[in-house]
Amino acid sequence: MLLRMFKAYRQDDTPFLELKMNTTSGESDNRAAATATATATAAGVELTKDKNGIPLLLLRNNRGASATVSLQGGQVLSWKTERREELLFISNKAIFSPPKAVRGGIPICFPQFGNRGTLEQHGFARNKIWFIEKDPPSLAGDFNGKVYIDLLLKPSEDDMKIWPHRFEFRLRVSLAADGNLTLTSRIRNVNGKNFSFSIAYHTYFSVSDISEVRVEGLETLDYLDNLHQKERFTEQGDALTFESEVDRVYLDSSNTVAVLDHEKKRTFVIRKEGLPDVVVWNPWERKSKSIVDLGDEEYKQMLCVDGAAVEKSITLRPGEEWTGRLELSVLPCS
Ligand SMILES: O=P(O)(O)OC[C@H]1O[C@@H](O)[C@H](O)[C@@H](O)[C@@H]1O
Repeated sequence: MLLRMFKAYRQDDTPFLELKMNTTSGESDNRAAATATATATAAGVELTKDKNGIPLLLLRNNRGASATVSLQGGQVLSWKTERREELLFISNKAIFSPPKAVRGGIPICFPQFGNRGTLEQHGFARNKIWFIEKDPPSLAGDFNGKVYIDLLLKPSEDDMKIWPHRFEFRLRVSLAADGNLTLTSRIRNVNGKNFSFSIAYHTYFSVSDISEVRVEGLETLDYLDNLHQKERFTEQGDALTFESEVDRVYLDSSNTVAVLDHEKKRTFVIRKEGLPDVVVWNPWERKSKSIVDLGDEEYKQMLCVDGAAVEKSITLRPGEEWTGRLELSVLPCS
């Protein structure tokens, strides 16, 4: 059994979180169940555990908005407004059993999206234990007044057997004073040779009723339709609405996309950088019935709209780093 120590720091460099982590089968096995105890916590970040003992980090701003991030998969599991309203969908049938990703929240698809490659569906990152990074390299951007946590994923020796590329994947999850949630990813090639990857923030938005929802910002774009052998089509001029299964990758979208929910009178605004594509997924009735960790009727309450880089994979030369950012906000609408 290994004992690992992690410390996280506030912006003024004072430590706020100290974590002792026992991994039951060693650092080389990212599938290890992990347990952690916080010896100190700071304003804004609390450490809890899920029922499998996996550490969960709770970010809370001073108005009471919050987000929960699991070290399992680096997955955001919850994002709540200051009125404690949950903005992300989590299935009532979600299975909290590592290494499987939880159905809902924001799983990260890396280094592969879907079945577009030889790896497991959506790549392995969402099935790994991530670590809190003690002292991450400085990150450009304004993090003043934001509560944030830095996670790190590196490949284990087992991962190297299926994807032989050494990388460092840094994820900063930050919650701003206005409640906006930002995920910033930095992926560095620490290999001796080039590698290429795809990535998607597989964001499950909680919606009132899928039939009442529309997506704006994808009009006239080309998309690859996963329901038609990834064939390329062109979206018509209208906002996207839903009346059957949708599984598409919209290409080269603008950096802002909106999900309007009339019944809930709210609009999600997705701002993205470094992520040219947008995946839109709703399994609808028939497919939902074949997904064990999704209720038969739950497709009505969810919509995945992902900032992604899928069609053109990203290639990094040795020593190079890529940065991608997704910022989510929610606005009232009439
Ligand atoms: O069940 P998973 O592996 O989480 O994938 C869910 C869906 O994710 C979507 O992004 C894919 O386009 C779908 O094809 C897939 O079914």
